[in-house]
Amino acid sequence: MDPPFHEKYKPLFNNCVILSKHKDDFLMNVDEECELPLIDLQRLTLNYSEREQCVKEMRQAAREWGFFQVVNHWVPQEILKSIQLEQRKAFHHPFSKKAEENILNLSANSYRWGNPRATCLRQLSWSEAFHIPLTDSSRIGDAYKSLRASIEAFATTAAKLTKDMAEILAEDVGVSSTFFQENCLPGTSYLRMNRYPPCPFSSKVFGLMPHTDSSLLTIVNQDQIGGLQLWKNGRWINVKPNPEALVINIGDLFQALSNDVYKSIKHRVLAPQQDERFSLAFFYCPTCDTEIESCIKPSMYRKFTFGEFMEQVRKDTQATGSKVGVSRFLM
Ligand SMILES: O=C(O)CCC(=O)C(=O)O
Ligand SMILES: [Fe+2]
Repeated sequence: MDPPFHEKYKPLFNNCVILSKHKDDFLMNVDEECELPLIDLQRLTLNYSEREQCVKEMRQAAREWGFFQVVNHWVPQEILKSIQLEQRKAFHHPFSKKAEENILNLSANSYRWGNPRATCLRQLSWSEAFHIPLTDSSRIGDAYKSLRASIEAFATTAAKLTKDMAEILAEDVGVSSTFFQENCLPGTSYLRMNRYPPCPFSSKVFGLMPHTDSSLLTIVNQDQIGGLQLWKNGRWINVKPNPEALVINIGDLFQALSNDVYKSIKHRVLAPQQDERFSLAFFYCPTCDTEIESCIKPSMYRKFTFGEFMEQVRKDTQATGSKVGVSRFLM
């Protein structure tokens, strides 16, 4: 069922002797493990002072970390459990079926693995994914109706959670309270189901190469295997899995919208040695013609639309193997 990574990317592995002289190639093992700021969202439903404390912690985490975890969130555990189970089933089909038969009946290119544009080993991701624009979830056929139902249930609750959090964060940086309601429609977000197969070369290759997310906000549901790392204060830090919590991170669009008050932090996933790892990411995104412009002046970024941003990401990835990101739009 695993994609033929080694076979397809053999030339990159052969060049690796030279590449591994690069010091970052030895940085896979990081001793430091951290607990991300943990925010109990239940307090949003309690009295004024509890709510204010919760809001304060969320804004502080978004400023200082760009990453946090939430518990007592709006996504029921049963929905998370069922999507995890269905995701596992979908990935456990033979590779040829996933790659050639479009089993979920999604748009072309929804099933992805490795990085077809990688020019060196550091740009390879030893993982496979189903990338699902939410406009497409209804196309999933009846053979996968429980997957379709869990995706739809998850997407509905995840969209509500991201909208509520985005509004709380936005208020502090002058973004209109109706921005998300007007620009983030039920079908404009994306879901990505990720699987990281066991990797015999885990000291040489990433599970998911370092990147920032192109979203406004991202929700990640990771399993217990671990491997997610974020870049903080000049080093990589392991994010300890917490089974009760969802990981939330600021995406590129919110960084620009907040004029860098909130940071879209670089993160990556180490390839597991023995176990397979699964994660699910929900990318909260606006329509393509949504204009991203900070209310904080002077603005560091020129005004751009989400569509323009994605087109730039596509061009950069095609040309260099990796994304440049929001710095492309600096004034
Ligand atoms: O697998 C993870 O924990 C993170 C996934 C991720 O960063 C992504 O899909 O953008
Ligand atoms: Fe990510």
